[in-house]
Amino acid sequence: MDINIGKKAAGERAVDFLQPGMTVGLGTGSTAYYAIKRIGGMVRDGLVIRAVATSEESARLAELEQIPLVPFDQVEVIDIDIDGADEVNDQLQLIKGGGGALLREKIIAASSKEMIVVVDENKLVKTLGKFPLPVEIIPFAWELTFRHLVALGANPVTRMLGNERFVTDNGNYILDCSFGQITDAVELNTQLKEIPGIVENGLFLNYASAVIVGYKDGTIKEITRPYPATKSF
Ligand SMILES: O=C(CO)[C@H](O)[C@H](O)COP(=O)(O)O
Repeated sequence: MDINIGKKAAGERAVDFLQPGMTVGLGTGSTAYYAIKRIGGMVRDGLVIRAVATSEESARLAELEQIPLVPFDQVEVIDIDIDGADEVNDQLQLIKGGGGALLREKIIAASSKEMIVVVDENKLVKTLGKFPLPVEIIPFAWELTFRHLVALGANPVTRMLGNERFVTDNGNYILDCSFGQITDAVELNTQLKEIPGIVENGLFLNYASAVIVGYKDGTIKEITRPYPATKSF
């Protein structure tokens, strides 16, 4: 893999927030990769943590790195979730799902006390929406769900992997949806939630506690949320 200095700087910095004994959410993608690699090194040097993974890919990497993965029935709360994003605006609203892991990522973020988002500078935007919004849909009657999204102005495109439809870790499909500039992400999220067949969408509106931005010269900037993310605990 080519080294992306900004992604590496951000991913590795997030790991400084870990404490012994924590349960850690391992994100998915090329920035979370650097966090997982560094956690692996620290675990092999004696750091005691346990982890949950947001994708099969990250679970495989964690196993290679000898990071202990814990079954979900043994998890009460996740202390810190470290994950990437495809877009971040100045309210710390995110688009995620470029890697197709948005459902598991959102489930884990929703049960984490802190979600630290790691990105390079290219992910910062004024308004969400340049990156097509990934929407995970169930295969049953997917054509009908597709039509609902067309009616919503989503211009959906079925994600492909070569000649095959991309299938998520959950056995679902992804539609990449171009709404243009998303000026009211809360309203869009509500509209998407009303369409049966959509399992989840890539808008993460009230999840990030902090965003660590890595720059190509290796420096970082940390942006913290001015008000706490709404969590049920
Ligand atoms: O949401 C994701 C996967 O579903 C990723 O976190 C997102 O696509 C960012 O990936 P990368 O760090 O490779 O740019």
